[in-house]
Order: sequence, then C-alpha cells, then structure tokens
Amino acid sequence: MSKPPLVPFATPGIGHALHIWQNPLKFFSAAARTAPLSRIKIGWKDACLVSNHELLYQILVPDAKKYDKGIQYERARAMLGNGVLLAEGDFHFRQRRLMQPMFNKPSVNDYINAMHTYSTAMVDSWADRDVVELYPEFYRLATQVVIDTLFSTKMSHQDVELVRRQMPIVIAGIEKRGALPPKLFDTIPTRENRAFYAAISDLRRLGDRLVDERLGMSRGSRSHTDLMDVLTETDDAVTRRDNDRAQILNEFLTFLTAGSETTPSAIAWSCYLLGRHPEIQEQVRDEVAGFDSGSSDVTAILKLPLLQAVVKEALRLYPPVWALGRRTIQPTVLGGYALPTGTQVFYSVYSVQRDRDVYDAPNEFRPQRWIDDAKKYPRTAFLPFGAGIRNCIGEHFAWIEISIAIVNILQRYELSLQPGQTVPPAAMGALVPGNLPMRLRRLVSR
Ligand code: HEM
Repeated sequence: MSKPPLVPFATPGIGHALHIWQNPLKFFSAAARTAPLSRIKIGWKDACLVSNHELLYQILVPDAKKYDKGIQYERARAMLGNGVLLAEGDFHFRQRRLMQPMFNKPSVNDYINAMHTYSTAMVDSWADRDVVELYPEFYRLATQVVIDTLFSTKMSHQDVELVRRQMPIVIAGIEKRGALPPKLFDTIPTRENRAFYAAISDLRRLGDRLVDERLGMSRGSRSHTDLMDVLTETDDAVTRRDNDRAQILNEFLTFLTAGSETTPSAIAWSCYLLGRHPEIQEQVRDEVAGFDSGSSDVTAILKLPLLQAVVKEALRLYPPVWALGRRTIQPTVLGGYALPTGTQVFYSVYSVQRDRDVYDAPNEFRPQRWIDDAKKYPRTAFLPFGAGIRNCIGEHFAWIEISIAIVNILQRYELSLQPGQTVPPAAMGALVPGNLPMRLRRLVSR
C-alpha cells in the first residue's frame, strides 16, 4: 500500500507547519479537497489528515483502541496534567466511570437552577445597552456555570476575568504547538512562549486556590452532591489513591477548560445565525414564548424542535471543537492505507460537517433540515461532541446550558447585526466569532 496523497505546498524543512500556524481553518479546509485521507508534513515528519466522516467515525468508534490522543493533547499536559480529557487506558476508564453519573440526566437536573440564575442575571445586565459584545458575556456565563455546578464554588468577578484573559492564550498556544515540530518552538524564549507559560501558571494557581476553598466547605453549604464529592468520597481504594490532591487539581482544570472554551462559542454562533435570519429568530421566539427555563423539568427544552434544530445547525456549521487528532499505537489500516505505529492523524470536524457529498447547501444555515430531513444525514457526519469511548462527557450538560441561555435571550430581546456585518470564524483553539457586537432591542413582555 502506498502513502496517502501529499497536500500541496509543503515547505522544505517545516512542511505545512507555517500554513497551519497562520490559518489552520483555511489550511484544513483547502487540504480536505486533496483526498478523504491525505498526508501533511509537520517539519520532516508525515502526518495524516482525515476529511471524510466515515473514516473519522472509524477512528473514534470501532478502531478507538488502536489510537491514543496524540500530539495536540500532549501539549495540553502542562495545563491539564492527567485529567480525564488526557488520561489513557484503564486510568481513563476508571475516572470516566467515576464521573459519568454527574453528567447523567438526574444530576444535570440539579444544575438547572444555577444555569438559569446566571443566564437570567446576564440578560438582565443588558437592559440599558443597545449593543452588546456577546462572546465575552457567554464566556463569563459558561465559566461561572461549570464551576458552580460541578464544584459548588461561586467565582469572583476577578477570577472569572483571569480565566477569560488567560485561558484563550493557553488554548491557542496548545493548538499551535500541536502543529509544530516537537520541542523546536518551546526552546525559543519568544514573548508568545513567555505569555503561554505565564497563563498556565496563573490558571493553575487559581485552580489550586479554588480547590482549597472548595475542600474547606462544609457539606451543608452545598445544594447537591457535586463532582468534588465524587472524586474525594469514593470507597474504592484504587480510585481513592488515583484521586490525590494533584489529580483533583488536574480534574478541576480539565472541567474549567472544557466547560469555558466550548459552550460560549455554541451560544454565540447560534445568536449570530439568528441575528442574520430574523424570520427564523421570530419563529424560535414564538416557540419558546412562555417556556419556564428555571423549572425543574427543563429537559422539556430539548423537545422544542426549532430551538434544537437551530443549535444543531450552529454546531454543524461552527463546531466549537473544530479540529482534533489521534495517534496510532499499533499498525493500523485506514482508508486502504497502512499507518505505522506512531502516525499522527489530524481531523477537521469543520470540514466533515460541511461535506457537500453529505449535506445539500452545506455552507447555508438551514435548521429546518434537522426537522424535515434528519434521517437523511448519517450520524457519522455530525460529530461536534466526538463519538465512542472518548466522546464529550458534558454533552447533555451543554445542550441544556446552551438552550437555557438562548431561551432567556429570545424571551427578552430581538437580536440583530449591523447592516452588512459578517463574522468570520477564528480558530483560536475553539472556533470562536472574533468580534460579535449584537444590537439588542428590548421586547415588551408577550
Ligand atoms: C458545545 C459544547 C461542547 C462541545 C462542542 C464539546 C466537545 C467535546 C469533544 C469533541 C470532546 C471529545 C474530544 C476527543 O475526542 O478527543 C469532548 C470531550 C470532553 N468534554 Fe466536551 N464539549 C462541550 C461541552 C463540555 C462541557 C460543558 C463539559 C463539562 C461540563 C465538557 C467536558 C468534557 C470532558 C471532560 C471531555 C473528555 C471526556 C473523555 O475523554 O472521557 N464538555 N468535548
């Protein structure tokens, strides 16, 4: 078996690293046109790029055990240690099994009050403003929600701002380092490198303090069993040994990162698309009129068809976790090519979810497709939360959080963009709208 076709424009010595560094989204989207499985060069080393949904699904589900998480994730260890996102093998399995109940429906019901309260406070704070820069608002919301619900800790304004300032530096740094020849970049004392390591130190220090504060709380001060209880109170000796103080900090930082870097993007893109499509916005507003997003049975929110279709279509067009990777840990065959052990495989969920062989009008916002034609689309072609044993543990949490926020917004405001305003996606780790000033018109209650 020969090698997969090489994506054009590799530069001798650095390969495609510069293209990826400069504009990863553009590079991955252009490279997707080379072949469903193509080859790129990171420095002098070959890596693969998967742009086809069936091959991606094969990696994530049936062949999952043939891969580890690979180079991008290795770069994240300085921040997240061996938290559940990066853990491998039996250790991952034990941590995931321990935590899973906190993300099942009954537990997520315990988080609804906090999700509703923070998102109501957010929309109330916009009352006197005509234009709001939305993304930072959603970032604060998601950060407070994830730490309050899972660790019963109310973050101060300063702490939230520190996360908002430093976390994107860390995430973008990890992403870029994943596409560079190992170690080369880290050894040069650039301003960017110093900022990256300073941001990691700040966030780990913050996490350390918040973990101490949480561990010092009395049981009676919490409204529900939280993730920290689960990590610290297990009867199982092996799991207790696994979750020493250092590992608890790793898990805290893992959830801080995973919770704050993803849902803001999904809420923001949903609002952007509704701002661009006022007629759909009006239909969703009619659907959510009178819905009580603070009620304890808020799972009914997941049955509001148009709202869910809008969020799904936003996640298809702008998947927050838009590109990821894996690495083979044994000789593996993929797409008819033999991949030796240690082959790095990148994949672009963004390209897969805009594949014109799967989706008609793939670049258009058509939420109705998920109502009229949902069965037409293979589930392997919609993977914003990943799939298989490493899928997103927070998927249900995220759907509820995103839906509550959008309901609260649409019940109070009409959203519109400035005339002619378009917002190109920026791949800053997560796929985020760079600037998203949105005009708000306060609605009289209906
Ligand atoms: C729209 C929101 C979200 C998106 C698009 C998203 C996406 C993803 C994806 C694609 C993965 C799999 C990564 C891989 O295969 O390598 C993942 C894993 C994970 N997510 Fe999310 N996520 C979201 C929200 C959340 C939230 C709110 C939390 C926590 C409350 C969370 C916690 C995690 C954790 C801990 C993992 C690692 C799971 C494991 O490896 O067992 N995510 N997420």
